[in-house]
Amino acid sequence: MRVHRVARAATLVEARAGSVRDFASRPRFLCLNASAPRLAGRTAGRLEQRRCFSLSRILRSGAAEAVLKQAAADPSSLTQEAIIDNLDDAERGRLARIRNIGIAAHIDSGKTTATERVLFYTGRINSIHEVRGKDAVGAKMDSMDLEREKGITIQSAATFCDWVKKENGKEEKYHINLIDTPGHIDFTIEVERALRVLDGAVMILCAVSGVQSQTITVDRQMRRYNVPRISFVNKMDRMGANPFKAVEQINQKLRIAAAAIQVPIGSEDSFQGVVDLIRMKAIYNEGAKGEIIRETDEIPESVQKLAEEKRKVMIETLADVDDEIAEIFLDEEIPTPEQIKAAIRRATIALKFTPVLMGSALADKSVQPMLDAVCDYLPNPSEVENLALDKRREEAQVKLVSYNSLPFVGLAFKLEESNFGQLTYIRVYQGKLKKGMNVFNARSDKRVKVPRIVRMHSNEMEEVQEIGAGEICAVFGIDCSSGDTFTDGGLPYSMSSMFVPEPVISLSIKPKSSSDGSNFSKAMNRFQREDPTFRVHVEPETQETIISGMGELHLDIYVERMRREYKVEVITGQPQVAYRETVTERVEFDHLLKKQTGGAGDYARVMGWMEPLPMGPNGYEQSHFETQVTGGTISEKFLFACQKGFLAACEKGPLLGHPVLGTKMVINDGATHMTDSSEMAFKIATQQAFRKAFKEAKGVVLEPLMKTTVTAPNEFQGNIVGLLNKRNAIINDTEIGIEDFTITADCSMNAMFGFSSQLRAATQGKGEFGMEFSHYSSAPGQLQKELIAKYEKTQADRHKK
Ligand SMILES: Nc1nc2c(ncn2[C@@H]2O[C@H](COP(=O)(O)OP(=O)(O)OP(=O)(O)O)[C@@H](O)[C@H]2O)c(=O)[nH]1
Repeated sequence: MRVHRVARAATLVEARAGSVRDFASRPRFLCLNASAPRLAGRTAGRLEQRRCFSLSRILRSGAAEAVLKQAAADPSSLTQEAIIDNLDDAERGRLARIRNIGIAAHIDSGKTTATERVLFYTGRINSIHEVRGKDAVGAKMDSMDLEREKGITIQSAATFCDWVKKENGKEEKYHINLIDTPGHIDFTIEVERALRVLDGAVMILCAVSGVQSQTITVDRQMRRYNVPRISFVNKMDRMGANPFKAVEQINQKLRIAAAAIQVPIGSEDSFQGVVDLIRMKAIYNEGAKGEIIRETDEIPESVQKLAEEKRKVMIETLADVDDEIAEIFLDEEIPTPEQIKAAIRRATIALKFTPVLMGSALADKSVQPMLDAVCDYLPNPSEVENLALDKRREEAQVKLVSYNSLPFVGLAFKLEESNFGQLTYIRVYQGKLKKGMNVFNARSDKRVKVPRIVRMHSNEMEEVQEIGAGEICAVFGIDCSSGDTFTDGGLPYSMSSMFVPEPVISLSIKPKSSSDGSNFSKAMNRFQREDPTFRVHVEPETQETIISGMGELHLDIYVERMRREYKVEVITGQPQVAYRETVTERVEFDHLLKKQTGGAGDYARVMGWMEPLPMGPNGYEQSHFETQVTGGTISEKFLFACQKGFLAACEKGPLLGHPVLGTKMVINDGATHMTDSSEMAFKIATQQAFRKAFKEAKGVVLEPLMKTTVTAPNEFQGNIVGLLNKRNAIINDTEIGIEDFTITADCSMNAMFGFSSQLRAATQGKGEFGMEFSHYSSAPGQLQKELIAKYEKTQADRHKK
């Protein structure tokens, strides 16, 4: 009977694959039925009724794995919704209790301090150590010496814990994979890659400062990857703490509906706990480290009115984003706690709302309710849409389903060098990853064996035999790049990688002593592999090593790590802006390279045109080479050499020697000599044609423009506007709050050197700013002239020597 069912299931899947392709455009309706074409004319409602009927029987019959494997061969035959609807109870239960979350926020908001509490309350660590604490141990997640010394997070750190949520006398255990990310913009790639693979996030805000410049950046990143978030207003013990200001700012500045789901009991020094507005219960922390939670129905009189008022606001805000609550609200009824919780969950996962909780990590208050909220309101892996591209189907998008029985698909999102070799962090999107298993790298098509799998706990690791779908782990002994997709070899899937911003600043670097050369190269190789925003190249003429990155702090940290971890002292040059070059007009070219004076000569003629490429979604695209030669005037081999010449020319633009972006070169004709033509001749001819055409096509210097956000108390607004005007910044927006204001502007990177010290001076140290690469734009004419003149002079001096 069972064999029969499996066979039937397989036929059904095949039938659908063959004849129901037109149904693929309606992925919500699953139709595992050979008579599907007949059904095409029926109404959606009737299809919905039939939906999954055969599948659910098959899945429950124990033939699920066979069906799912078949389905995996043809993903259009099963939809994510259908598989999830039909998961067996054990699998559904497992997924429902997994949370992959990140903690992201502005610098110094308390991410690491809060994570330390989370680890302590979940039993992962036995004692709490503070960031820059007196015991000199440092927080668990800041494992690097440099992090502990500076009190900042530089690398994101992954850990996991189990949280037992208690509600109405019932206990439920959740498995949480957690990534603590750095706050500083220079390490933004760490946030970027964490958010790429996480299902939800906790956005921490400071109760005094509210939404800060980096909160805005983190918000943008969360939107980029559609990451739902809960918000936690930390530092409620600080003087001037005002969680409602933070709530208002989330609504106004981040433009996402937000409402407090708690109100504080007491404030500043006398902050004691919170009132849960959903269940109307007061929550206090007791015990030496706040480990005991005491809940009571007795809400202190002093906060009773506030709690009622804010509960109303919470319901009203929810009514704006959730239809069910809207209906209850319009009927002038009061939703039950269960209805409110369900609505918060729906709206949060739909990215329409963020519930705001509050507490003080340092004072050990109200962190546990935040953990409950992670379980209650952030999605489990099966509630998040994760897509891959199917190479068989012209890169059509397919949904991945966190089901253990499906073939394995995972994404390597972070690489780290460890004492035991390269450690690759992998998010398993579907299927299981097992020790000893062979996996395929979708980019390189190479097969590798997985020798060791570990779960990371900051810098410690715990060996495991296998990792289930929807989880995060790290593996040893896999050679790959950040962003590579791995599969079990059966599925030609690849996942889109994360957004890697262009470096904006560079400096020359060399070891002080030549005997350190080998360690210097080792360090450079490692840093480059680990961090896609850190780039290294050698200037061919000067043989200088140039490093580029996201900001001065970013490069400083690598210089410091070189000294500490590789014992290499280095000499660095002045930081330089990472300029780019491009053309602005279309020009045609006809270039002949001819040297035929005795002996073997050189001959190559290339003809075609050069033109600006249209702008892409992120601005200037990478330059592009095309051949449209007909009639074989230039052979394939020589055209390949032309392409090489083009790429070499793009690496080193004619104006400043910086890379060329947004330029297309087309070769459509030319000529070859029987004996004197060579690959080298065509390569050089293309380079020469490129340089000539580039000037005629009105080549320009591009400079990086930075999205800059400055926040300071209102009294300094005039000073800041003055400072920004002096730097020719384009002010896009000014928001004036009760106490402070935020200006968003586009500034050139060049004009922003030294801005931090001037800002400090102009605001008595109270102003702060964040800067993020926005796009490249033509540099002002005068600056271009100066830069080109300087470059030409150094080139001329070099030739004289
Ligand atoms: N008063 C008060 N101080 C806090 C609280 N939480 C954290 N801090 C302090 O704020 C400072 C920054 O805390 P961290 O936990 O390092 O902040 P972070 O957000 O991880 O910092 P980065 O990763 O460097 O961006 C430390 O000195 C903490 O002791 C809190 O609830 N109340």
